[in-house]
Amino acid sequence: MALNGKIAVVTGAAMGIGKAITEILMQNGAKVALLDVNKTAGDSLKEALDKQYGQEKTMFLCCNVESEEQIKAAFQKTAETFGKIDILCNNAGMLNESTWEKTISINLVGVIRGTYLALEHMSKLSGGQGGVIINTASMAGLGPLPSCPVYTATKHGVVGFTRAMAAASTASGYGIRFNSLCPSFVQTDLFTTTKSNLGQFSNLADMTQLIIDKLGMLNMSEVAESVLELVTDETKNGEALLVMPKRKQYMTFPSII
Ligand SMILES: NC(=O)c1ccc[n+]([C@@H]2O[C@H](COP(=O)([O-])OP(=O)(O)OC[C@H]3O[C@@H](n4cnc5c(N)ncnc54)[C@H](O)[C@@H]3O)[C@@H](O)[C@H]2O)c1
Ligand SMILES: CC/C=C\C[C@H](O)/C=C/C=C\C=C\C=C\[C@@H](O)[C@@H](O)C/C=C\CCC(=O)O
Repeated sequence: MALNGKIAVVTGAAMGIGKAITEILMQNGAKVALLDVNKTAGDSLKEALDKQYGQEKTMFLCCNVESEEQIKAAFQKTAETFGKIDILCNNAGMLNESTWEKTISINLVGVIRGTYLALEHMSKLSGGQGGVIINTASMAGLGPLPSCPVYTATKHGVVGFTRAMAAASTASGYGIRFNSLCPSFVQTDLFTTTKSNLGQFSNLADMTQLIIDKLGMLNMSEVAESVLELVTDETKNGEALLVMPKRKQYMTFPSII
């Protein structure tokens, strides 16, 4: 899928991995609707992108993925302004084992909500043109991080949901590809605040540091390049792409029937 003329929606677009996703999609010709709960960061990024690409290439919509009403309105505004939605990156996320219900609400429920609302605009069964949905999971969606079991659960849920939606899409004819992005550690605000967000598991901070020391840190461009691959390679559907420093791997899963 070449990206010239394509319309993308990125949640959690204002900072970190979402900002990197936004930038690589724009570098490759897409227009992007930036959705983020952080208005200050969103406005600031929009201003910077306007200078680099022109005002007509992006729109920033302040939006909380926990709100059905706000996501629905943001998708509607995007479709009205840009004419369609071809690409959705459900990227917004947080990590806080103390406020674990909120972590579930954003990381998993928010991904499900965004996916279902996007179907109304993207699915060929509802008059859409199809496209691709990339859900940001994590390496913690493929194996447990003992210091953050709820975060781990949300990311395992994102991987499972995405694989199931890929199969549903193929079986039903949505015309939409679904893939999970599973990065290891990336230097972002989420990563920086992790150690203060482990709650009852803060005693495992040192163990987590051992894992970080073992795996190393990804740079943002490696993550963004992997997203571009999942978006543009039309053979990719139902994939979970593990991205680690200096290597990446499409995961295989045991068939259980
Ligand atoms: N940083 C890592 O090590 C790492 C590794 C693997 C996966 N991830 C995942 O990548 C995604 C992005 O994380 P990041 O590291 O870039 O974090 P980040 O904190 O730098 O950026 C997250 C962005 O999402 C926004 N956001 C948070 N809650 C929101 C909500 N309810 N509605 C809308 N926007 C919201 C924030 O304002 C922020 O702009 C998350 O899903 C995270 O779990 C991060
Ligand atoms: C602390 C969480 C910070 C950021 C969360 C973000 O999503 C990044 C996750 C990055 C890596 C996750 C790694 C998960 C690894 C598991 O598969 C498991 O292998 C870790 C358990 C033990 C590893 C220790 C060892 O193998 O020696």
